[in-house]
This record gives sequence, structure tokens and C-alpha cells, in this order.
Amino acid sequence: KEKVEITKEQKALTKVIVEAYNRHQIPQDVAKKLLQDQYSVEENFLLLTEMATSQVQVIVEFTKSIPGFLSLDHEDQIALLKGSAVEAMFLRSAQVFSKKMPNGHNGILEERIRKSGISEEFITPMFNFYKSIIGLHMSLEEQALLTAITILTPDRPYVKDHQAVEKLQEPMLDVLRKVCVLQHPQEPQYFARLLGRLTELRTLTHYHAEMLTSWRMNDHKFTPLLCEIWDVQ
Ligand SMILES: O=C(Nc1ccccc1F)[C@H](C1CCCCC1)n1c(-c2ccc(Cl)cc2)nc2cc(F)c(F)cc21
Repeated sequence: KEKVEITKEQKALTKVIVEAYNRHQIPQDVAKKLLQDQYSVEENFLLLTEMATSQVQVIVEFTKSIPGFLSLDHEDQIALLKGSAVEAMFLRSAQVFSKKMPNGHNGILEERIRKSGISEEFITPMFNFYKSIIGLHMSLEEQALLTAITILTPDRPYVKDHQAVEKLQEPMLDVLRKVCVLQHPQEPQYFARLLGRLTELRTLTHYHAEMLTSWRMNDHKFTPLLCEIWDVQ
């Protein structure tokens, strides 16, 4: 049985990523808001565009803290952020949804999201993804590292220097693999399952533009930033 050892550098890298991840805590508010009141489809759509807009800004700050990111080619930095923003939003939503809440609150939250205005056909795939994330019982380190790994995906559209991005993503994958072995000793395939979620995440983000334009209301307004990041308008 190979003894898994996290090196000093890997501990330091994990600390930097988790601290940066902890700084982006806005999403808790959205769960609290949804639990407080029932909103109209228009209000829910507005809340989504506000949350998603602030989430993009938050992800930019998080990404800038990833060691080495700011030394990448500037156009590649933009390509990585643009290519991962929607995935990061759904990953964040799933992590918010997986938070254990007082009795019954998770049921209310699910109900409110089901009725928020999302078209019927997207609700099942979205909740299937969220429930698969819940089933993993991810630790904070795993959530933070997985978010960083998602952002540092070398094969995003328009990325020129794949090698440079791989060089940043690899150490994250190495330390995530070790963290998974140490935190889930009974599940040798846990790391593989975790990465498998990223494949499911990509299929979910495949419909994101349609999920927005088919929100059950007329005249969908998007912020300029969201028009940039989402393929809408
Ligand atoms: O705000 C949101 N997500 C979100 C965005 C940025 C940072 C953090 C976030 F949680 C929206 C709300 C918006 C208001 C109406 C209900 C859905 N949201 C989604 C979601 C995201 C995108 C599409 Cl196209 C469809 C649903 N899934 C959620 C699961 C949750 F547990 C949760 F608390 C909120 C969630």
C-alpha cells in the first residue's frame, strides 16, 4: 500500500487555494434569500443575473490568487476565465445546494429552485448534477482545488499556450489526488469520481444559454458582463 505524503510545497499550495476560495463566499446569501421569500419568475431571473455577475467577479479574484496564473499570456488568462465561468457558477451552485441546512430547508430550497422559472426540461439534469455532487461529500479543500482545476483547463477555446496551462493544472491535480486518498481512504476511486463530475458539469453548461433564454418570462435582460460570459443576446 503506497504511503501518500503531501509535501510542504503542496500544503502551501492547498492553503493558498483554500484561502482564496474562502474569500469568495457570496453564494450563501442566495440560498438564504431563496429560503426567506418566494419570488416571482422575474425577480428570480434578476437574482440569478445579479448572483452570476458577482460570481464572475469573484471567480476572477479567486483565479488571480492561483500561483502562476498572472504570468500566463494575458489573452490566455481571458480565454480561461471566459471558458470556465459558467462551469464555475454551476459548480458553486452545486456546492451551495450540498450545504447541510436545518431540517427541511434543503427541501424548501429545492422547491424554490424548481419553481424559480427554469424550463422543465433543464430541471432534472441540473438536480442530477447537484445530487451527484452531494453524494461525494466533498471537503472544502476538494471544492477549492476542483474549482481551480476547472478554471485551469488547457483545452478551452482560444487558449494558445496549452503547455503553460497544463503546467499550472498538474500540481493541482497531484495534490487533489493525494487529498482524496487521505480524506477518503475507503474509496480508492474517489479521485476518479470527482474528476468524472467535471464531465457531467460540461454537459450541464452545454445548455446554459438555453436555460436562460427559456426562463419562463418575456424580455430577458442581461448585464453586459453576462452577455460577454454567457452566449446570450
Ligand atoms: O443564484 C444562483 N446560483 C448561483 C450563482 C452564483 C453563485 C452561487 C449560486 F448559487 C441560482 C438561483 C438564482 C435565483 C433563482 C433560483 C436559482 N442557482 C442555481 C442556478 C444557476 C444557474 C441556472 Cl441557469 C439555473 C439555476 N442553482 C442553484 C442551487 C442552489 F442551491 C442555490 F442556492 C442557487 C442556485
